[in-house]
Amino acid sequence: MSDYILDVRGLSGGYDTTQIFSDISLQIAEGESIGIFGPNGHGKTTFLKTLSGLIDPWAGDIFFSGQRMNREGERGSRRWRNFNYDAVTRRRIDPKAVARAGLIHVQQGNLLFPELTVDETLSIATTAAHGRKGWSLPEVHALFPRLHERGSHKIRFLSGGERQMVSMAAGLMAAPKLLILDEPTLGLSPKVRQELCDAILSVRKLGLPIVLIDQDVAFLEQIIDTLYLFDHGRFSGRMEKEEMPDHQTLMEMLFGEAH
Ligand SMILES: Nc1ncnc2c1ncn2[C@@H]1O[C@H](COP(=O)(O)OP(=O)(O)OP(=O)(O)O)[C@@H](O)[C@H]1O
Repeated sequence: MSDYILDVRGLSGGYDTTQIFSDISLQIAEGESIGIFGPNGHGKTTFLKTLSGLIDPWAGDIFFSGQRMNREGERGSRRWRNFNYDAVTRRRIDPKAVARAGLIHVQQGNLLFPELTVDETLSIATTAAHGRKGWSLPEVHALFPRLHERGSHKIRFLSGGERQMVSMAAGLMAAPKLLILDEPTLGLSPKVRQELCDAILSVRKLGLPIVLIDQDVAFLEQIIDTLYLFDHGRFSGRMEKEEMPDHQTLMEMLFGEAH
């Protein structure tokens, strides 16, 4: 049995007939946090959604916390045109089972249900913990005091930053063993961004491992142990935090001197 919390072997995936990433292997040790850095549109998000079972993997295996997450074998081919793939082919992975195992993908805040209140959204999140102990409401209120004040507000009246906080709070209440954060501070004002970065740092300091995509090298450095460079659907480099160069040098590693 693997000693890793997450052990990904030869994972490939994409949308319908378009392959986005191929043959990715990744091992994350217990207690380790990693960052993924790379250009927009090269497949980082698609890779993470496949890890958490939101998209069906084409090939490869995902082991989490000692448990195989996917069915063995390659993805089946579509049987009929114009048919929903999921309806006619058994998926290789069940996203609910992945969440129950504690691999929690924090979705972008704009994907929350707009008509639910903050409190309603968070109460649903606790059911995802399936009896395991997630963060309590007072604990997430201590991390994000704004959510206490906004408890009875509908999601659609919240700012982008507040939605992002709800999404992260929901992830914590779902009892994560590993938290996936995909550009959690994208497009936020500097003040709200700082609040979220501080919260993520506090969560990290409590020992929860995180997989973080972010474009801010200084922020990544505070959170992660290991950085992976992602380029054209593959990992093109790996370095320990201590070896991480500055933003400009990383960009040159990805795009060459011209950048
Ligand atoms: N639902 C979808 N159906 C088909 N193609 C998609 C879908 N979602 C994304 N793509 C395509 O997959 C490719 C990879 O996108 P992805 O979002 O994974 O990249 P990324 O590296 O995370 O970039 P970004 O940082 O901009 O989100 C892009 O070309 C994108 O247009």
